[in-house]
Amino acid sequence: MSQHPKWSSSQAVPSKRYIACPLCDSKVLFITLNDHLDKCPGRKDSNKTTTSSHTQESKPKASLKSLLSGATAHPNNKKRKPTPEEEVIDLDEVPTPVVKKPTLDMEINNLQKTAHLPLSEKMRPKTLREYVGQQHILSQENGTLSKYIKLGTIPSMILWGPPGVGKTSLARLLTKGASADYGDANKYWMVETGATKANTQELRGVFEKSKREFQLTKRRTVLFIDEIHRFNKGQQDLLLPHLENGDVILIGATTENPSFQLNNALISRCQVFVLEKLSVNEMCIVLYRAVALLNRCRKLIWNVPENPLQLSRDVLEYIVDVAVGDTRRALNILEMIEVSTRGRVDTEKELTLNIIKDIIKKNSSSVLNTYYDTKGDNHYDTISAFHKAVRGSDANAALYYLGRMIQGGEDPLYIARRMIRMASEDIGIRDNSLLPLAVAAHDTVMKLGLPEADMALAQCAVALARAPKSVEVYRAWNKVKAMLGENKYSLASSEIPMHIRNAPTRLMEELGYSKGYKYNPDFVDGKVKQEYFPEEVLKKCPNRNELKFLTGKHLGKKVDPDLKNNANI
Ligand SMILES: Nc1ncnc2c1ncn2[C@@H]1O[C@H](COP(=O)(O)OP(=O)(O)OP(=O)(O)O)[C@@H](O)[C@H]1O
Ligand SMILES: [Zn+2]
Repeated sequence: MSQHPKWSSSQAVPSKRYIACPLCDSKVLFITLNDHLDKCPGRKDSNKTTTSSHTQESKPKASLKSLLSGATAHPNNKKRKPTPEEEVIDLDEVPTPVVKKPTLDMEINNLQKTAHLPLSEKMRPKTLREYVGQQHILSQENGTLSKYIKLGTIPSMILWGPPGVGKTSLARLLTKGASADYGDANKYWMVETGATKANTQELRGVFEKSKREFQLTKRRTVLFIDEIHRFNKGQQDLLLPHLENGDVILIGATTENPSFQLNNALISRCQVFVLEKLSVNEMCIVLYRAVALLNRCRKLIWNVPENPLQLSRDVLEYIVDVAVGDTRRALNILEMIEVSTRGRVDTEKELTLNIIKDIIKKNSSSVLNTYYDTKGDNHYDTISAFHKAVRGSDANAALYYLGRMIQGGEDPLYIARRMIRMASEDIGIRDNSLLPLAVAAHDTVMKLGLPEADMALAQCAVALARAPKSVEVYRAWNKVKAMLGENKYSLASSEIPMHIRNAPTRLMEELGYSKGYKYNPDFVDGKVKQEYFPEEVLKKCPNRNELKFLTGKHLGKKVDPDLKNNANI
């Protein structure tokens, strides 16, 4: 996880640009335009076109967007009231600040200032243009997020994606982008924290501060919470009222499926955006840029100008491979390669794939570990695949997934607990010995731990996979629960029949408890005619079969057409 300073506001770069005030035409520093407008001499005789929004409570100052579009984009429209469409800013027509080309001194200075940071920090995208990938939410045509940015607003949201896809970076860019790039400078400011750090007191502090901030500067607070899935219920509840009344805008980052980890009330107040792993190509783009930066450093501050880093596409793809989709990890590997080759004097300039493989092998055994995130989705996906392999009686696949989980550092007790569940859910009464076997495997893990207990897990997994399957009880049980849940035929509320109630006291006996009960063991083969369901249920239930939860069938009746096609294989 990225390291964030405890409470740091993301620094929106103030634009040093001057623009002409749309009311009085005097030159005003872009970022002070709002303040100027409050005092602007042109305000009294201003036409309604540009200052109509002054009167709105929610926008006490002229909307910079409508001002800009009125003043610069539609010079001919000055006399008439702009249509609502015109008030929405057109990105292409916003004058972008003229960025002066940095001088060499400035560049050296900048490189030195950030020299202590890890490469991944140095490479953190500073504008949305530098942000790679996630076109499904960021594309100009139909990306939902880019639409918000164009409107200059940020909804409360959850960013869900694997580590290192750029959740933190995106949150910062959104805050910056929605305020600085396209209109009102400093419309938002961001407070960053992590779920493990933010206790109740600190959160309260943020809410207080955000209120004050809004009163004083009209800036809205974006509260970024990393690893929001670690928030407990109390913390989550604390957020709700403040999201509702707009005190703060929440951007939560999570590597885990929010629907499992966050409560519904919170999710329903947020938009959930899924960030996808960067493609190989996208990762290579990030790496190319990083190589370029490293070479500038070699040339300008590390004094190895004659030795630029040269990596072929093959090498970059290899790095991407090893980093399995985590951009930060890829950049760390690249940094390690850079460090270990900086002083290299060699006739061969280009680092071949074999050299790179060697460097990675020597420098870090950990980067070569299988990619398995015991906290993230991977964990759910793999255990689910494992369960399905067992259910499908594919013992080999079951072993494979088991191995992958254990090698990836999954908690063996978690696996054992899941196998106990499988024993009753999937094998059920078809082989009652598997439930105790699974419990025994769990016990073994408790007693021996890993690695010694791994065989017990493997043995149990194979036994479960090979066992005959039955879901008769599983289905029946679900049906009972569902019918009780609906109180169908008064199943949940009906009176328990008197004859099968217990009568521990004389009074109860006199009241009729247990009256007429036939004690089965007194009868031949224990057989008697006796009703066990409540009377009310029997009256309401039109068909006695409805109460036959158990079908007597272990499995379903469907035939997989693919089976026939594959019969000869
Ligand atoms: N889409 C991207 N475009 C460019 N660089 C990226 C992108 N995603 C990640 N990076 C690089 O990876 C680094 C880590 O990204 P970031 O911290 O935003 O990821 P994250 O999803 O928040 O990860 P984590 O959950 O591990 O904190 C960034 O500093 C940046 O250098
Ligand atoms: Zn003015």
